[in-house]
Amino acid sequence: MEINLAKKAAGEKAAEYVESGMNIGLGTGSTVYYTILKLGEQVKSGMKLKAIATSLATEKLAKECGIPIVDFSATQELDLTIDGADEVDGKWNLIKGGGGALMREKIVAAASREFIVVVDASKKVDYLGKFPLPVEVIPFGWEVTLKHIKALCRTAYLRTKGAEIFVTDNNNYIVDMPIKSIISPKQLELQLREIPGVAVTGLFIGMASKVIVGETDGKVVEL
Ligand SMILES: O=C(CO)[C@H](O)[C@H](O)COP(=O)(O)O
Repeated sequence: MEINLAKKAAGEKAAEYVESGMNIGLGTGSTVYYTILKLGEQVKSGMKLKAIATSLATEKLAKECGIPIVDFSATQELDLTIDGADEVDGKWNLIKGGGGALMREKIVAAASREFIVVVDASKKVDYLGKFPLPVEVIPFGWEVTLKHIKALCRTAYLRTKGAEIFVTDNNNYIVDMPIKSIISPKQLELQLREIPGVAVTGLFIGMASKVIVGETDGKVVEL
């Protein structure tokens, strides 16, 4: 599929920024998947890396690729994190969490000196919000947390997987907010953070240091 060509182009380009000896963060999703495969090849060729994974799925994939996985007891500062996004606006603000890994993704990105975002061109938007904004909430009292979130977005809903509630790697739940157009991401972030029970939002504001966009013809544009 052409979209996979775009994801592969962006994901592999980002691997070029990784140097031997680095401590890196590895994101989650189908675009950074290609970064991880490429880094696996580089490790097999002798590159020395230590990586912190943003999800159990990424940890499994990285280990299969031979990339050494550590946790924050080994290092609290990362040289670089590479991760995907569900939307990127013109100021490089992001919506993340489509795959449900937003909490660990935010912790890892915030611990990194550089944060490279890899996306296909369909993720670029003028205003964030077409993609429903994921908000991780703790299970206790999720009904009342959802009620508070609905005051900001009446169509917000609890994420499910089949007939079950979707559970994150942190044993939390996710509320998705189909807002359509987020005029002030910062203000929304502050409003959501004030709600008891909200663990983290999928708004990543002012965190990206580079955005690599893959096109369906396999070319990349670096922003
Ligand atoms: O935030 C994420 C997971 O929580 C992903 O980075 C985001 O969903 C993008 O994924 P993909 O590269 O598969 O489109």
